Amino acid sequence: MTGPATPGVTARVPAKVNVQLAVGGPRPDGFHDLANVFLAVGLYDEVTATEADELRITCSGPDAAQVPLDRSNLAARAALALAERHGRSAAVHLHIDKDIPVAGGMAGGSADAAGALVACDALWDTRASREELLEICAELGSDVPFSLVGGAALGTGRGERLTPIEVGGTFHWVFAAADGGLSTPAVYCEFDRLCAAEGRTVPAPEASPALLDALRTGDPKALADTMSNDLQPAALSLFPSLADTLRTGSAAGALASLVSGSGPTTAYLAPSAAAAEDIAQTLRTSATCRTIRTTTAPAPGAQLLTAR
Ligand SMILES: C[C@](O)(CO)[C@H](O)COP(=O)(O)OP(=O)(O)OC[C@H]1O[C@@H](n2ccc(N)nc2=O)[C@H](O)[C@@H]1O
Ligand SMILES: Nc1ncnc2c1ncn2[C@@H]1O[C@H](COP(=O)(O)OP(=O)(O)OP(=O)(O)O)[C@@H](O)[C@H]1O
Repeated sequence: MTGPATPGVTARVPAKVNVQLAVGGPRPDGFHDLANVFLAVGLYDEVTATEADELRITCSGPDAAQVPLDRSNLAARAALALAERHGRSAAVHLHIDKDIPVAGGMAGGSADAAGALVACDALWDTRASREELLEICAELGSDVPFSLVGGAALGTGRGERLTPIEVGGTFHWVFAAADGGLSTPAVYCEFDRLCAAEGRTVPAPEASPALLDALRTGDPKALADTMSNDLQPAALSLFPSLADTLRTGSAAGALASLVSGSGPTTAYLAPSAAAAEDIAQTLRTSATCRTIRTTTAPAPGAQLLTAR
């Protein structure tokens, strides 16, 4: 006889934009040291964990066809890592309701990993400490710890060592998902190639004090004046049409336009919610983008929507 179906547990996790991404030279382990100023934005994936006979992943949403449903999925890897540490089976059905563009430089896979951890921890009652969850996150990927904590934070090391940053206001953003994706390692490789080709010595990455001040005071103009992304030239070199999209957003009133992380999503900081809608409308009619979204930041990190 089977008992009543156990209700699932859902976690909601935000996307991110990097308002500063300062990249150092390549490390012996293949990563790059960063001064990575993360800002969580209000586009979310939801991960629902339900008891099952075996580990199973399903996905819905506009980009679902591009998401792997095997054990390479970051959400599956997160569930396996938590189960292994607690000596239990990872038999769980994880459903990902995906709103964050796939391979867009907005940490969508990382969000799903953080969401799966929080949801499985609640479903299995493993009661992992925050420190343990952060440790598993860092093992899964450089962006995953930030997906767990959200808000704003400076990531050092390969981006996994986080210091929270205070944010003194709400920022209005437009995001344009490009038609296609970029591989994160390929963009870092192109960064190295461009630095070598230009004979540039890459300085140790450092967070900009003026940018941190702009976040603290919540001043969009000051943030626009100080934002930077060292991966942008590499992303533009691999995806040249992004330059036109960036120009269109700037001409439509964005205070600043930049590639989000490793791209190819582009991000536009707007002076107000109304200006964000205007920029979005212009991008919709004049640029070749897959989808255009407006939202605000900062957003909270991984959160349970349904308690058991
Ligand atoms: C571009 C960013 O999204 C900015 O936040 C991140 O740096 C990328 O973070 P992520 O997607 O979580 O990346 P990981 O899964 O940790 O690493 C994927 C690959 O990206 C490159 N990588 C990543 C992070 C880093 N600090 N240096 C790197 O060179 C490496 O080739 C690595 O093998
Ligand atoms: N849960 C997942 N969601 C999306 N992609 C996943 C997931 N798990 C694994 N992947 C794989 O990871 C690749 C990168 O996807 P993702 O959406 O995380 O990129 P991204 O947002 O550019 O990452 P980041 O900004 O952290 O560098 C995809 O092409 C896909 O093959």
